[in-house]
Amino acid sequence: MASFTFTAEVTSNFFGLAYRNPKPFTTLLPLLRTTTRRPTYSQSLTYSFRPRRRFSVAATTTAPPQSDGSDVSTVIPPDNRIPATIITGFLGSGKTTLLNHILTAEHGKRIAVIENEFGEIDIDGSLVASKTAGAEDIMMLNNGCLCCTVRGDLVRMISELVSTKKGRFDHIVIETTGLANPAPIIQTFYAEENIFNEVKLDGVVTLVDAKHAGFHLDEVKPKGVVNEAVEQIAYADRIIVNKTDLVGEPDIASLVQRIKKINSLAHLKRTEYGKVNLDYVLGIGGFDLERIENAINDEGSKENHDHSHDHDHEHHDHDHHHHHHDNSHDHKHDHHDHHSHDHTHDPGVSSVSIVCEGSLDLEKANIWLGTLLLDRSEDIYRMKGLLSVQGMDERFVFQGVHDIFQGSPERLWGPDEPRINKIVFIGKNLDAKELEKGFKACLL
Ligand SMILES: Nc1nc2c(ncn2[C@@H]2O[C@H](COP(=O)(O)OP(=O)(O)OP(=O)(O)O)[C@@H](O)[C@H]2O)c(=O)[nH]1
Repeated sequence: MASFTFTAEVTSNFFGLAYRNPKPFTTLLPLLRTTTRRPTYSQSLTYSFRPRRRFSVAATTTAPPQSDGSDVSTVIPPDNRIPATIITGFLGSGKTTLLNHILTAEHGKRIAVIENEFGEIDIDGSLVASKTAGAEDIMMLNNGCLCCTVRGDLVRMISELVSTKKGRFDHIVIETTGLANPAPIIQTFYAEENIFNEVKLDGVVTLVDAKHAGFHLDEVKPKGVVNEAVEQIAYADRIIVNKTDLVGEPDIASLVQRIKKINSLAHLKRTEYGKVNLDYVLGIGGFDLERIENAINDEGSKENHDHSHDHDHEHHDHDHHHHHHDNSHDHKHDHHDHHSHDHTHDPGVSSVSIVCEGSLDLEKANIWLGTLLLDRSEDIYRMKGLLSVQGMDERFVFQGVHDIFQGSPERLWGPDEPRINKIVFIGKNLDAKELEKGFKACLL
């Protein structure tokens, strides 16, 4: 049968890649097979989560021996790599202002900065440097745009930082040019073995200019050309709607709605002059498998700000089986939207989440996710998920950026814990119904 051959090919491809490129807890076979569900590297590494009393009963009968008396164990090994944060955002949105705030705030962290500015390199560099007490190093990338021409330079700079200054800084912050698409920068952290082993991507922080973002989001690009403003929002773990002093509340509210439809996973804050608590932007674990559950459970429900009037906008939908945050399918908010009355401008980037109780057939789920990654990885910007797989005692967590996929069994399911699967996709031209149908076909 043709489909079977294709399936086998998909599976062996993933196996082959995973074998040739053995990165810690990275697997390109979307879900591990039951027979190999504990990867070898992790057999001696048992990482304890912070105790979660809710599930403490889980360990009594079926759990492997506990290493330290903590109540829950998982197979995700500890991660001592140096965290790196990407600060992105459109021209003039406040990236340098935020960076200065980070560098001058009291946080005890020693921060190495990599800057990539288009054009006004020296001006920006001295601006940061003059206000800097805490920055261990500022490196400039000045050969052009980070996303296309100087990825090699980024790799070299990070490698140099690590090889010459390791132990002298605690965090790397990369400020991108306003026109950069963050994807290639994110991918650098996975594509380069040397970097992957030493540095972990902590998060993508996207600054949004409250006054001008609407225009940038509306901008029509030639076919095939990305709208950077949309992309920067789509990849974000944290969104900072900055310059709120320059616009009125209704405009901010409609912008926030628009952003949430593009990216329902990111936390969002409104600021003036990038003034945020440092723990909002540093140490956020946006790509950590251990934090998947928080990220997907928070989804759509949080805006960390002081304006309480906006909290209920996304809560009208209590049917947790299926959300689709997509302009083109949702005209409820049109009357708020002062910027775009014409939805042909819709960039088609949206968030889709699937929430469903039950257990997955491993084979089917592998084929579904594997095929999705092969066919649609260009359109799927980010995804996060927590799955219940038949025959697997642990919850399976995963996250992905385009064709990069990391998945691992996490802690054990509790005996009375409902087996609820949840996946969130952020991407282009996502068909929520089709995705949900594909997913449900994998359930037993
Ligand atoms: N009114 C107002 N101005 C701000 C705010 N935040 C930043 N600015 C100003 O906006 C201008 C641009 O800020 P930057 O921090 O340089 O922005 P950027 O994103 O680094 O800009 P590029 O490097 O050109 O991409 C500066 O003059 C800032 O002082 C804010 O919240 N309100």
